Order: sequence, then structure tokens, then C-alpha cells
Amino acid sequence: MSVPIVRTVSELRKVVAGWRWDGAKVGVVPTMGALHRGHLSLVETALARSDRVIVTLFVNPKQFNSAADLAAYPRTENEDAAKLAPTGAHLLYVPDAEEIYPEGFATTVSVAGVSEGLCGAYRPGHFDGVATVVAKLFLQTGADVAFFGEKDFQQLHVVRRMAKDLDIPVEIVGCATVREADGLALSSRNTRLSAAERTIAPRLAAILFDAAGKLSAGGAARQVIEAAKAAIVEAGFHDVEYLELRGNDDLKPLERADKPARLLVAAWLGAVRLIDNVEVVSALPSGHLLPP
Ligand SMILES: Nc1ncnc2c1ncn2[C@@H]1O[C@H](COP(=O)(O)OP(=O)(O)OP(=O)(O)O)[C@@H](O)[C@H]1O
Ligand SMILES: CC(C)(CO)[C@@H](O)C(=O)[O-]
Ligand code: BAL
Repeated sequence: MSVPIVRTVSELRKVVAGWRWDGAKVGVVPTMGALHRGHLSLVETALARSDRVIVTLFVNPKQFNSAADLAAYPRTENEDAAKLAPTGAHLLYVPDAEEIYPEGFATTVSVAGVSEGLCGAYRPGHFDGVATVVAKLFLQTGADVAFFGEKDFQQLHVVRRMAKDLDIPVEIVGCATVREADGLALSSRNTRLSAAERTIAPRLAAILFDAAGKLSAGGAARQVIEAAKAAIVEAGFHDVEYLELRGNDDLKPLERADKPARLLVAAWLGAVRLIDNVEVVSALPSGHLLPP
């Protein structure tokens, strides 16, 4: 069975009002389309945790800080609808740009703190664009619960902060990163890798997991990270934008994994920017002091 598609807020609200009348818990999975198993895993989790699931598909121009990246972003609505059909998702919301940003639109939602550094430092305006569109999608769908991938870990934090600060009554659920068998995190942008680059790409995850292991064993961030950055360049990536150890719950910089931590990376392979992150489970008791 195909998934019904709506394209306007008024159609969307009518459907959701009917569901609410029946007392349904409504989940939303925001996406930019070009769906892969990562997205489908969010839909599966959403179906398990809500009664009705809306998938949104909108390639949000405001979060692209490069015109070339926006132009190259895959647009595959028919294939996406076909992939969603067997999942049991209840509605696909595909607004056009006018529906989200009508003439005269002048509001930006900007989240300080967690938006700064990491991807925020290299994609100016990106998280303003994400926070603005996600706030709109929450308000348009009126969802009770929303599902985001940990692959975009900083985005997950930005969205959590935004919903809390704006008193939007939506629960934010983070979902584990889905990977290829060789470890590469699934991403729509992987389709832009050449065959040769695709063989190099999984090295990023391998080096990241190796460094996380060393950090969880008590290694100092600076040394472990410098060695891992060199290994990433050695593997064939040409620009490591960041490789940083941050608090898992607050994204604040850490010198050691002496509390729940995340190791996050962004690096370029040819013309493709890949990001990844991994939880660092510390073997150290909190506050444990190691020799420098
Ligand atoms: N490999 C993955 N595992 C789990 N969730 C994912 C994965 N890839 C993307 N997601 C999540 O799917 C949602 C929509 O992401 P998006 O449409 O940007 O896809 P994407 O593959 O991340 O594309 P790109 O990184 O090229 O923009 C986000 O919450 C994102 O974190
Ligand atoms: C959350 C999102 C759909 C907002 O455009 C996008 O940033 C994405 O796909 O991760
Ligand atoms: N997956 C996050 C959306 C973006 O890269 O623009």
C-alpha cells in the first residue's frame, strides 16, 4: 500500500486533527529525502513508539551554506515514497519552499551554545537553518514525539535545546547510527563518492572507533586525537575539519573521557564532506586522576 502524501499545512493539520480525535500519539521523522536504511530505522522506531507516524521530506535551503551542495543534494521523491510504503508509515508530508517560507518570511530560530564549534564552526548559518525548519515542522505537525539520528549528533543536541527553550511539547528521541557492513555511517551524501573514495570512506569509522577505544582506556584526548587525525589524512582524506572529544550530554570539550563522552569527526574525501561520531564509554571512575 502506498503512503498518502500531503503538501500543505492545512491538509496536514486536517489529517492530524482526525488522529487526535481518536486519541493517537503522533510521531514525526524529519528528513531531506534520498531515504536509506538509516532513515528507515528512524521510521521503525517511530512506529514502535507512536500510533501514527509522519515522515517529512523537505530539502531545506536555509541550512545549506553552499549553493553547490544544495544543487547537488539528491531529490528522489518517487523512490522515497516507494521505500516508505512497506514500512507502515502513515503520512508523507512534502511541502514546497513556499509552504515553509512564504513571501515575507523573516524569522530565524538560533540556538546558542550547542550550535557553536564542530559543524557549526564550518557551516556558518547551518544550525540556524536546521533549528528554524525543525521548529516549523514541530509546530506544523503538532507531533508528540520526534526521531533524529545520532549520526548528526550536534543536530540532535540543537533540536533538543530548541524544543525545550521554546516550550514545544515534543519528546526528542535519538536513534543509533546505522552503518554499512564495513562501518561507514549511512548518509545520502555517500552516493557522491567515487568507487575509489568509497573504498577509503570506511577508514574514517575504523580510525574513530580505534581512537574511542584508546580514550575509554584513559588516554589523553590531545595525543590520541593528533594520532587519529594523522591516520585519517594518511588514509586519503584531505581535510580533517575537527576530531574532538565532547561531553555526551552537554557537548562541552573534554580532556579525558572521565564522564560519558562522544568523539566527533568531520573530514573531506574528494568533494564529499563526511561526518561521524561514536560514544566513548569510560572505563575510568568519574573524577579519577591519571598522571599527565
Ligand atoms: N546512518 C544513519 N543512521 C541513523 N540515522 C540517520 C543516518 N543518516 C541520517 N540519519 C538521520 O535521518 C534524519 C534525516 O537526515 P538526512 O535526510 O539529512 O539524511 P542524511 O543521510 O543524514 O543526509 P546527509 O547527511 O547527506 O544530509 C536525521 O535525523 C539524520 O540524523
Ligand atoms: C532535521 C532535518 C530534516 C532538517 O532539515 C535535516 O537537518 C536532516 O535531514 O538531518
Ligand atoms: N544530515 C544533516 C543535514 C545536512 O547535512 O544538511
